[in-house]
Parts: sequence; C-alpha cells; structure tokens
Amino acid sequence: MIFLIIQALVISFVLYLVGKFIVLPKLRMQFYRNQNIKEYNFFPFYGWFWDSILQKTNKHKDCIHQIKHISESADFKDQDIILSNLNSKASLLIVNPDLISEFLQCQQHYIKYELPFHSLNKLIGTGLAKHYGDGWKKSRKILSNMFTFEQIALQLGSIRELSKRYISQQNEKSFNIQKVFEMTAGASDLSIFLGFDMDEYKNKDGKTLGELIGSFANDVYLRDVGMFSMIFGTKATELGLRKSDKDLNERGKNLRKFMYEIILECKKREQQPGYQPKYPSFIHHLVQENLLNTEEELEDLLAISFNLFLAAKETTSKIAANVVYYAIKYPEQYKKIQEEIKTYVPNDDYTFADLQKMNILQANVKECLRYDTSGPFLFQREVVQDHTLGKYNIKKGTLVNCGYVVNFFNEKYFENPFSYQPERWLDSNNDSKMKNSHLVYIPFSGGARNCIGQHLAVMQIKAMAIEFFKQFKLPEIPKDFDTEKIMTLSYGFKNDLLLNLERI
Ligand code: HEM
Repeated sequence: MIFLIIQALVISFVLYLVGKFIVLPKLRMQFYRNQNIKEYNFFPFYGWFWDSILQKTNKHKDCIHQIKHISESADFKDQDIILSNLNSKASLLIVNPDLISEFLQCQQHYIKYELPFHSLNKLIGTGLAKHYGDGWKKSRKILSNMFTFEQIALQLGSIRELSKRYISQQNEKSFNIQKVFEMTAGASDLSIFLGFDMDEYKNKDGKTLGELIGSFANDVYLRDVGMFSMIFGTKATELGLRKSDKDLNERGKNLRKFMYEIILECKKREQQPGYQPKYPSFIHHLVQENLLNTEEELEDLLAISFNLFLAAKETTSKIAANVVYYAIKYPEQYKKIQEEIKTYVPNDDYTFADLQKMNILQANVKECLRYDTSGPFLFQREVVQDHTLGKYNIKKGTLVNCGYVVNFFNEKYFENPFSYQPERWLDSNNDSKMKNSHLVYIPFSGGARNCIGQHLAVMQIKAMAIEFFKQFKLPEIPKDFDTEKIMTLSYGFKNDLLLNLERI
C-alpha cells in the first residue's frame, strides 16, 4: 500500500514537472509562433539563459556566445523578436531597435520579474532598480539630484584619491586587476552614497561592507535562479528548510543589521554641528534636506544604497578591468592612452573637463561597453497587461528583455563586430551611422528607466584606468590566462587575471 502511495506521489510529481516546465511554456510560446516569431530554443527551466544562468560555457568559453552570434544566423538575422522560455513562461528578446524604443517607452505594462531577486528584495528591500510605479518615481526623483553632471564632477576628487590609494598599495608582482578595481569602485561608491571610508567599518570577521554585500548578493542570486527555487518556489528557500538556506538567510539578516548600524553612525556624523564633508555624499544631501528622520526613510536609504552599490560596483569595475586588459592585448592602445594621459592629465588634480578631452580613452571605454559589456541584459520584465508592441500582441505573464547585445554584434550596425576596434568610435562616419540607428548602442539601456549612474560609471572607469596606466609599464598577459566568460550578477571573466607589473 505504502509502495503504491509513493509510486502515485512520484508519478504526480513527474507529471507536475512535465506540465509546468514543458507543456505550459510550449503552449505559451505557440501564441508567439502563431505571429511568426521564430523559436530560438527551448530548454526546460532556463531557455536561452541555460548557459548563462548555469554558468556553463561552451567550446567558445563564453556563456553568451550564442546570443552574441544570433544575427549571423540566416534564420534569425531579420527577426524583430526572438522566442524562447524561462521557467514556465514564454520569453521574448526584442532585437529590432524601433521595437526596443517602443518597449522602453511603455514600461507601465511591465514589472520587474521577481524570481531572480526575491530573496534580495525580501532580506534587504527593493530600492530603485527593482521598484516600479510610484515607489520608483519617488526614489528616482530624489536620486536624480545626486546624479547631475555637477554633482558627479564633485565626486571626482574622491574617486581619484581612492584609485591611487588602492592601486598603489597592491603587490605589483601579483596584481589582481578585477579585485583591485572592485575594491576601488566599491570604496568610492560607499563614499559617494554614505560618505564613509570603506575601511573604517569591518564586521567581526574583518570583512568590509563592500565585501559582504558583493558575496551575499551573488550567493543569494544564484540560489534564487537555481533549480530548487524554480521547482519549489522561492518561498521554500525562505522557510530555511535546507541548512544552506538557513545560513544564507541568517547572513542576510546580519548584513542588514551591520549596514543599518553604519547608516546610523553616518547620519550621526552628518548631524554634528559644523561638520563639513570633503566630498558631499548622498546621505549628506538627505540630512541637509531633512529627508532622513523616520524609520521608513532610514529603511529606504538602506535599500537604495544596497541597490546602488550592487548596480554600480561589479558593472563598473569589470569594464575598467576590460579597458586595461584590451589595452595590454593591443599594445598600441596602451601607448596611445599613456600619451593622452601625459597631454591632458599629467597630474593628480585633473578635472572632469580634462577627462572629456581624452578621445582615445573614451573610445576604448565605449568599445568595451560594446564588445564585453558587463550588463548584457536588462532585468527580466514581466507583462502585467495585454498590449501591442509594433505589430505584435504581447500577452500578460510573458517575460520580455532587450536584445541590444545582439545588435552590438550585427554587421548592419558595426563593421567587423567581432573585432575589438576602439577606432570605430573616432570615425565620424560610424558616428552618424549610429545616430541614424536609433537605440542600437545602449549599454546603459534607454528611456525613463535608463541607468541613473551612467555618467558616474564612465567617470569612475576612466579614473581607475588612468591610475593604472600612470603607474605601470605595459605588462604581458600571462600565457595561461583562461579567458572564459560567465554571467553572475554581471558578465565578465570567470578567472582572475594576475599581472606581473613594473612601476614606471
Ligand atoms: C559600466 C557600468 C554600468 C552598466 C553597464 C550599467 C547598466 C545598466 C543597465 C543596462 C540598466 C537598466 C536595467 C534595467 O532596466 O533592467 C541600469 C540601471 C540602473 N543602474 Fe546602471 N550600469 C552601470 C553602472 C551603474 C552605476 C555606477 C550606478 C550607480 C551609481 C548604477 C545604477 C543603476 C540604477 C539605480 C539602475 C536602475 C534605474 C531605474 O530603474 O530607474 N549603474 N544600469
């Protein structure tokens, strides 16, 4: 009898899995196939994210190799939208730039798909990047004042100082470029948001807030996109039935507590009579404007800072590390950037205006944001209301994303797209070609929900890279460096690039 019950339970579970993860998504995809949207692939659970979410790399050692190469395929090169699945839902990747533009302008029909960020939202709070509706408008309005050109330019001094400090104090014989830039970007982000020096506060294990946020966010994200959460739902992980879930939930609570205490300390310091920070931070503005009094305002600041930090640190440091990596790989770029540094920013007190004169560096940053962008996709959007996009009917419950990374590798927009050519950004013909192709080159997305930190990011990338080029002679890339690229919270090299450097 017991055997029969177990058998029935197993069969029901298998039927449930087949129904939810094969039959249902296939039926939902049929709605789009009927509109002549071609199916790119179908994999139970992950669809085209199979490689990226599972961090699997193919023989090309690049988890988004297939997606980058879609426009080379005769079947897909003229497609507006590409069809796949994610979880039990149909998933659309919009490639046509006019449709991308329309999509970015009708965000009222979407929310950000909760699943990958469920635990982060639950444990830390939603913050700007995940908010929508009125909550988003309110946060974006407050933050916009912090991200104007003038405000960003005021932060350059702090970024210059921190870049110099962190780069100078490393062992040059084993210089881990990604880690150093992560530390630098993390420290300057915390200084910009909360006005404190990252090394000032460490937890009982000697870890800085930056280190704790980075590792916690990655672990919790990978758990939420893992098979267990897909099958049993994120609520099951919340209950902490597995030891790993219990530990991770506990880590989240401790991190939140640690960050809250730091915010209270920072607030106290800002309120001291006569306190005038060297570089006015986000918290400084909030205190000045009397916007940091209630428990709710403190909670909001915690969630926003956490979010900004996550959105900023990895994406920015990965591009800065790529700028250096490609300049080493193509030494003529290294030399040209060093010459540009001698001409425009020979001393440590350069300004935002000086940075803007550096065309070669700018071209390298732009090319890295095309060739190896750290944010190749948006957060998935989930449709909340049936609507049309161009000639297509889009159904509630579908997941939608932007395929701008597909366009970055399309011959139609970029000559020799698979070769690293910063010069393309110095060629005025190319520039006008870009201008005529609306919303093709959008590494920071577009529309109202574009990246609020894009100008800050570019300034940070340049300042960190400048400090590196100023301090070191052209090194070699180690022969055994494995260039495998994977997707965690952002996209980039899987392995540490350890450089043996010689100071100038
Ligand atoms: C190279 C570095 C960066 C890249 C490639 C990048 C890319 C992006 C992209 C593609 C989006 C759109 C996401 C979506 O709609 O789903 C975005 C949004 C966002 N980014 Fe960035 N970003 C970078 C650096 C930064 C920095 C430095 C900050 C903050 C200081 C930041 C803060 C944000 C925030 C808060 C949002 C959400 C905006 C909103 O929803 O209103 N990012 N970023």
